[in-house]
Amino acid sequence: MVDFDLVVIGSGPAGEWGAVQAAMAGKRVAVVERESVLGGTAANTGTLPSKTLRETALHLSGLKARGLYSVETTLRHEATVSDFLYRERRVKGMERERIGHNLQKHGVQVLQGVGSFVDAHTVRVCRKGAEDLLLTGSVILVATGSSPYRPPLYPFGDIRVHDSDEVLEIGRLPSSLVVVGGGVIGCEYACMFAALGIPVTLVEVKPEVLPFLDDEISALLAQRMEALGIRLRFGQTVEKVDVPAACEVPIRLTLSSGEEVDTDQVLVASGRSANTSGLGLQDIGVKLGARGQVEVGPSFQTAVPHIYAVGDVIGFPALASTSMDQARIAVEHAFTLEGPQALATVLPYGIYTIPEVSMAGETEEGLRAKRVPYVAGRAAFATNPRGQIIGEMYGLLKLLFHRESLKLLGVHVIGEQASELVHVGLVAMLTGSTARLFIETCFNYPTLSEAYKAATFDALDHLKHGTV
Ligand SMILES: Cc1cc2nc3c(=O)[nH]c(=O)nc-3n(C[C@H](O)[C@H](O)[C@H](O)COP(=O)(O)OP(=O)(O)OC[C@H]3O[C@@H](n4cnc5c(N)ncnc54)[C@H](O)[C@@H]3O)c2cc1C
Ligand SMILES: NC(=O)c1ccc[n+]([C@@H]2O[C@H](COP(=O)([O-])OP(=O)(O)OC[C@H]3O[C@@H](n4cnc5c(N)ncnc54)[C@H](O)[C@@H]3O)[C@@H](O)[C@H]2O)c1
Repeated sequence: MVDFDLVVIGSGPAGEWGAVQAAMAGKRVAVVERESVLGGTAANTGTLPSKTLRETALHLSGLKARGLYSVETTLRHEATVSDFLYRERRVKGMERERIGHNLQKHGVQVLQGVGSFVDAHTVRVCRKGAEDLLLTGSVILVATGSSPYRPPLYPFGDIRVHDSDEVLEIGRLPSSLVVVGGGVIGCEYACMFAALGIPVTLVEVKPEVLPFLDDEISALLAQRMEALGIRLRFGQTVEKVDVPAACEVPIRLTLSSGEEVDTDQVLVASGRSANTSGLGLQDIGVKLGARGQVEVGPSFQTAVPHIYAVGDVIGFPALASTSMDQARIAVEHAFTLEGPQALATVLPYGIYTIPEVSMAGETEEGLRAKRVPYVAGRAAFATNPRGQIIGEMYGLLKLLFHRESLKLLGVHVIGEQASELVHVGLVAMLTGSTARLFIETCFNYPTLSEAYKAATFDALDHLKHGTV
């Protein structure tokens, strides 16, 4: 039996940040990780790999240069799987190393094995080829993340049928691809493969992509996805899947509309499930929700006060960014430290489709539903000098201000650097700033950030003319 102040189960962004935060406060900390590598979904199968593949796809396809220098606009060369995965493997490796160093530097003990609860203070670490270890913790942080949901309709054993983990192990690039699910994962991968020149069909049961976005931005994204060659099939599901034994014979999917789609490969991205099975949480009084996610209170405390849960295992918003912050807050609360005890009041979303999309704060639809008077201001990247230079012809920055106080209520960006640009607006919202901030700020020239000023003037113009 080994005693710790904090035992963390899981080494993804939530686990790493929780462990380091406690260690920095002088606590004795252990991290239990079932995989042979550190970093969870963010480092190994999700965030960083997919973002690296996006850059690779843009590079290999020459897409960024299209229309700029009247050069060849098709794929630079026939991309192979090893071209495609080369950089992804390197970035992944470097991130695992960074996490290992970070934990070591802070004196966190890392134990490889599957963690589960023996009782409310004891975690068993089941190790391959070694005896089980028992760890006790005054506080326990469950940061076990999530895994792709696998609908029973699909034969995942087949090498041509993937979930978002397996797609990173593809043996060859598909000659055509159907992506099932138009959530963030589905849209990001659909864009990546389409950028490589692969015919992609996206099947989504809802009538649009990413309904949490401002409607105008969601519609613009759908347009740009179609322009990339993606065939969008909204309001439909897959009803039948025929996977022939012979790899050269296409897979046939029958959609709810009756349409039959033949495809080389299929990527299923229709949601994720919390990694709670086998942890023994319910036996010690921790409550789980309908989809297996751990139920927590405002400081990420479960029904058992010294057990906290953070990150994907608690469900929405299930982002690497928010998972890290949740862990920080849980540790602050558990050890009554002096740092901030609540998440930021406005959280950003960065979606790495092609083009990139990002938002923070309210959407037009949200403001209308809440009957908040607002005025919108828009700046098209095509009219921004930096946008012209880099050939960004379709990007848009949209700002939503309160119509009376002119406080910034929402920022929406589609186009190059969207997930970076959003931070200007995010910080403005967190500091309660108004339109005045963007008028007074001197932005570098030429930059896309300057679009904040143009969008603000556009909003003021609408106010003057009584339009929205
Ligand atoms: C394709 C994809 C792209 C994404 N892109 C983004 C993005 O661009 N931006 C963003 O913010 N988020 C993104 N996400 C989401 C992000 O990856 C997750 O929100 C984040 O990884 C959650 O962190 P976590 O620490 O809660 O869980 P995870 O990263 O899943 O880590 C959990 C860890 O716990 C371990 N574990 C589980 N059970 C046990 C056990 N019993 N014992 C020991 N160890 C255990 C797992 O092996 C894993 O290492 C993406 C996700 C996917 C799938
Ligand atoms: N850039 C980012 O921040 C980023 C990137 C990727 C993933 N993530 C995180 O990963 C999580 C999971 O992503 P996801 O895309 O798998 O799940 P999701 O729940 O966001 O999206 C799944 C989509 O599949 C659709 N769907 C479900 N069943 C279907 C069916 N039978 N046929 C057709 N469509 C169907 C749903 O309507 C939904 O739009 C998200 O919560 C997200 O936060 C974040």
